[in-house]
Amino acid sequence: MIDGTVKQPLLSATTRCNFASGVRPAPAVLCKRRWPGSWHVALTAPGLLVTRRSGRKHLLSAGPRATELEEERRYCIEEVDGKGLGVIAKLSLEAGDLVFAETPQLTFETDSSQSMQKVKEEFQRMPSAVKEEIMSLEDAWSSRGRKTLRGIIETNGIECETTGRSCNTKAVCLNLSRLNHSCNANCDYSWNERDQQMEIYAQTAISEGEELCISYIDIREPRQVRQQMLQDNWQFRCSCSKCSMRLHSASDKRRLRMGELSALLYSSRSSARKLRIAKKLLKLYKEEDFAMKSYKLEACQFGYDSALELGDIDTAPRFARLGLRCSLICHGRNHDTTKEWMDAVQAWGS
Ligand SMILES: C[S@@+](CC[C@H](N)C(=O)[O-])C[C@H]1O[C@@H](n2cnc3c(N)ncnc32)[C@H](O)[C@@H]1O
Repeated sequence: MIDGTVKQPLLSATTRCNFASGVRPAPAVLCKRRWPGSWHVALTAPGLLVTRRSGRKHLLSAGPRATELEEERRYCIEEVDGKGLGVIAKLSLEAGDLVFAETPQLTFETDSSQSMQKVKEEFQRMPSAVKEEIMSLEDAWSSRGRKTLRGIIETNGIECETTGRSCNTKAVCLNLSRLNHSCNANCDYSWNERDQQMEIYAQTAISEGEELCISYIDIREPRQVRQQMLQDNWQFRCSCSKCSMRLHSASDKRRLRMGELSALLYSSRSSARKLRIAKKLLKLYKEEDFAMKSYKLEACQFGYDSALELGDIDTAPRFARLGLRCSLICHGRNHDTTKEWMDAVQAWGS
C-alpha cells in the first residue's frame, strides 16, 4: 500500500470506487474507503482531552464541542481482543442516534498534486500534543513498531463524503480512527459539510457494552474478497459475525448478487429496469440483515427517481418515505440529503 501497490480509487464525479476485485460503480455515499491519496493538510487541531484506560494513553475528542460530548459520552475507547483499541457503547443506542461528532485533525485532497512532504511540513508545525495524538493512532504499515505519518494517514484517512456529490477530501479524526471494521457494521459515518465535522450514527439498536464498528469497505462482496481487501489494505483478518459463519455460501451468493445489481443500477438506462433492481436490492439487504442503511438509501434514490420517470405514483411515495427513514439514520435530521427526502415526502402529502 505504502509503496504504491494499491490502486487509487476512481472518484469520478459521484459514483465510482476502485475495488480490489475490480472496478465497481458505487455512489459517493457508499465509498466507505480509506484509500491513500496525495495530501494537503487543511486543518489542524483544536483542544484536546486526554484520558487513561488500561494503562494506555487515549487522546479523545478534540474541538469546541469536546466538553459537551464528554458530558454526554455515549462511548469509550478500550482494548478489544485481537483488534487493538476499539470503541464500546457506554449506553444503549437506537438506530439514528448520534454517537459522536468530531472535527478532523488533518484533511487532505486526494486529487491534489501536493506531496507527502507538504503534509509532513504542516504536521511539523502542529503543537507537540497534537502530533503525539496523531502519532498514537494505528499504523497498519509500521515496521518493527516504527510508525510513519504516511502509514497513519493510510490506515485512518476517511472520505469526507457529501452524499451524491464528488469527494476528493479525506480526513483523519482521532476518535473515528479507533472504530474497528465489521462486515455488518452497526455504525456509519456521515460528513457534515456545514459544520465541517464527521458524525457517527448508530445504524441499529446497540446494547451497552457492544463494540461500535464501521465498515471500511463495500461489504457487498463474498467473504473471501472482503477478507483479501481488508488484509491488503489494513493488514488484518476479519472475524466479525458474518466472516465467522460456518455456512457462508448463501451470504456469499447474496452479496455477490448485490454487487452485480448495484453496478447495473448505474449502467442501466431503462427506468423500469432500475426500478426492478432497486426493489430486488432492498429485498437482498433485508435477507442479509444489513444494519447499515446507506445501501438501502442508494436503492431508494434510484427507486424514487425511476418511479418518478415512469409516473408510478404508487411507488414513488413509498420510496420517498423509506428514503427519509434511511437518511435520518445515516445522516441525521439536519443533513442536506435528509432535507431533500423530507421535501420529497412532503410533496407527496405524506
Ligand atoms: C483505523 S484502525 C482501528 C483502530 C485500531 N484498532 C486502533 O487500535 O487504533 C485500523 C486497524 O485496526 C485493526 N482492526 C480494525 N478492524 C479490525 C477487525 N475487525 N479485526 C481485527 N483488527 C481490526 C487493524 O489493525 C487495522 O489496521
